[in-house]
Amino acid sequence: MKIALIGYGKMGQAIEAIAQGRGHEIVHRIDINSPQLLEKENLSQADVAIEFTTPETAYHNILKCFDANVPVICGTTGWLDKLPEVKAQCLEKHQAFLYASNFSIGVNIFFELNRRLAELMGTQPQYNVHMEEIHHTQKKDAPSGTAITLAEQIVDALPGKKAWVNQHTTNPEELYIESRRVDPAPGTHIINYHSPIDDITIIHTAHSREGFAAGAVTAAEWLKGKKGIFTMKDVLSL
Ligand SMILES: NC(=O)C1=CN([C@@H]2O[C@H](COP(=O)(O)OP(=O)(O)OC[C@H]3O[C@@H](n4cnc5c(N)ncnc54)[C@H](O)[C@@H]3O)[C@@H](O)[C@H]2O)C=CC1
Ligand SMILES: O=C(O)C1=N[C@H](C(=O)O)C[C@H](O)C1
Repeated sequence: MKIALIGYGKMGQAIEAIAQGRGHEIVHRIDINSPQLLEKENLSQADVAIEFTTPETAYHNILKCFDANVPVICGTTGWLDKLPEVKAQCLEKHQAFLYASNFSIGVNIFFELNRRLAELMGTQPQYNVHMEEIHHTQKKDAPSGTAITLAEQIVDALPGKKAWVNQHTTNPEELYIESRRVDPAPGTHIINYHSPIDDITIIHTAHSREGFAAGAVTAAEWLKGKKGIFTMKDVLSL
């Protein structure tokens, strides 16, 4: 498979190593210094584009892929206010798009655990829920995209929670996501339910970026030749 990498930072380089190890060819490595490679005649040489850039650039890059008729995998976080518009454009232009706040198999299993635990807690208001996410200091967005996905699952399931917030709160209707930046943390997410009697805590700790990169390559292999809007639940049949 021919892959265009949009973004050649920590994730772009980790994806390159996994993709080449699986026999794929990287036809373009597109970075902030090579915007000309985002043009249609270059992008269209790829079977799939994999986009890991910045919250400010992801939207524009995805639309460039649609214009070039190239299926696009996007892992960039912090731009989701524009997600409804991207989905509408994808359908209108008959393109293929797959976004995940986290591509690792472990986190996608963790999402299922989190959803089920929150459902069970829906009838146990004596537990107070708190979330913590820990990432490296170069991370641009807070809270992490993964933490937002986890928080949305909890807010959907707990009748007492109406919204998540990223600063300490005394409002019981708000779920506090605490963001910590500590090097070299690739990504840790902790969800704790506390009651006067006991605590239940679930934790996912990434030991490196390998899981994110491998999941993105698996998603690209899966998306090749398809049309529509997909998630990792489709890829992993969860
Ligand atoms: N969904 C997931 O599983 C994961 C998502 N991420 C997200 O991926 C994004 C990138 O993360 P890292 O690689 O760690 O960041 P990074 O800072 O190491 O790399 C970002 C790269 O994007 C490039 N870039 C900036 N503007 C660009 C543009 N207009 N076109 C092309 N390239 C451009 C930069 O030059 C840089 O090389 C972040 O939003 C991060 O939160 C990170 C890990 C896993
Ligand atoms: O920026 C990162 O590094 C990561 N970003 C993603 C997020 O915001 O959830 C996924 C992973 O946690 C690493």
